[in-house]
Amino acid sequence: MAYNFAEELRWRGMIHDIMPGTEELLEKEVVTGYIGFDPTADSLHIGSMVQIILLMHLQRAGHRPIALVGGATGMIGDPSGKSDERNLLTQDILDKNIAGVQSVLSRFIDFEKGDDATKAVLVNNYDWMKNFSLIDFARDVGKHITVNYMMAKDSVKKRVQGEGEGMSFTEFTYQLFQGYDYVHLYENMGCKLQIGGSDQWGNITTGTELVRRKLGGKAYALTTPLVTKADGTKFGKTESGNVWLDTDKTSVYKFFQFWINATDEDAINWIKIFTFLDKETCESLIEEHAKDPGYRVLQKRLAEEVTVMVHGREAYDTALKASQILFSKTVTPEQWSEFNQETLLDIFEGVPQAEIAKDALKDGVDPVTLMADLTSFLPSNSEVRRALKENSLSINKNKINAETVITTDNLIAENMLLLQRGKRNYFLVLVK
Ligand SMILES: N[C@@H](Cc1ccc(O)cc1)C(=O)O
Repeated sequence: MAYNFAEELRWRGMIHDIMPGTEELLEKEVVTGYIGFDPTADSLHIGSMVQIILLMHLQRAGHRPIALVGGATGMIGDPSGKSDERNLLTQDILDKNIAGVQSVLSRFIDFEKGDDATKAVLVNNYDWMKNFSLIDFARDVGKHITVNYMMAKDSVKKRVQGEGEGMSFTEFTYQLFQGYDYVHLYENMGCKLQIGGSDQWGNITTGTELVRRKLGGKAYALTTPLVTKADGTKFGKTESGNVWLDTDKTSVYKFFQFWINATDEDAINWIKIFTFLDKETCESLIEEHAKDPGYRVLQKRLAEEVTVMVHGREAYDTALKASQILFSKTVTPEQWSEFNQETLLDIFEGVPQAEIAKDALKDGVDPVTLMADLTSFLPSNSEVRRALKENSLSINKNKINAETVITTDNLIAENMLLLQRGKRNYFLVLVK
């Protein structure tokens, strides 16, 4: 075995609950283990990254990972950790989501490579649920579990005793669907371990219970703690919403920013959870960080490791350079040419903007016209002149003077100009 899976997860702080015997099993044999992902959105966000990383650890440790996409369970809706009944997703949306989730998973886990014993497998529970008749399901699955047992689960108890709207029969049955998946994978693929976030313990143990009662078998469970932030706010969210693993939803720059902005406390935990750096490396980084927190060595390494893993080295390099632009005194045209419009809009998010016509630059304009007439960067012509005298105006991070003529040759990312007064006062001109 390449390394001890449970031991590895333990020092990384990634075990919340583990069923007795699981560790021994992992030491004894090559274990097939699975994690399920419901297609509730057309991509996965960084909240799901822990589970993806677990599948990767499982494989690196010499075991066989199964990634399950919940084509069937996605049609039902998991009540775990939810205080309210959710709307059903339409088939169109589900199809789109399933494709999105599968494509994200395939970016991290190679379902083609490896010897048969440890080759990763991608399955969709719709394949074995679609022809299950209601009568068969009631007889073959429902009969093995009492309603009393199902009611005792947190996900159900809260909704039945709570003040809310109660719970539909649909969501109540969810644990049987997930439980049956485990039975199916146990029987057909020799799967003996299910992993999930801590909110999945109830569903997973319904599965191990079904395996026991229906097949007389022994199946195991392991859950991970929910990733938290030291300040109590929800992990994985920024003001602009979820941090997704797809660039069309969250740009590489914003993704990088999320990690680089981690607090010291969070970075200490996250470096162990979200990177594959070994124990010694993590510990020495934490030590180095403690000596000079201002240098943010932990955040820098965390952002590098995670961004490279998710988006590749090249995209990371660009994001890093982009994040340095705000702090650089001058930026050459060659340097600007590395960034596209999207990245520049990300870097300068929140900076006031104006649109001007390309024609206006055809014969060149002087700073006063550009900054006070064509745009409202500065309030008046005299203000522009005063700023010019102070030598505090720049365009694209290069100082200008009263004689400067601005033409279309000055455009960066094809249609932008970055106006600046002093250090921090920016204005973005979009030339159409
Ligand atoms: N219920 C899990 C997803 C899942 C679906 C089917 C399974 O068999 C296992 C897990 C979740 O919401 O995260």
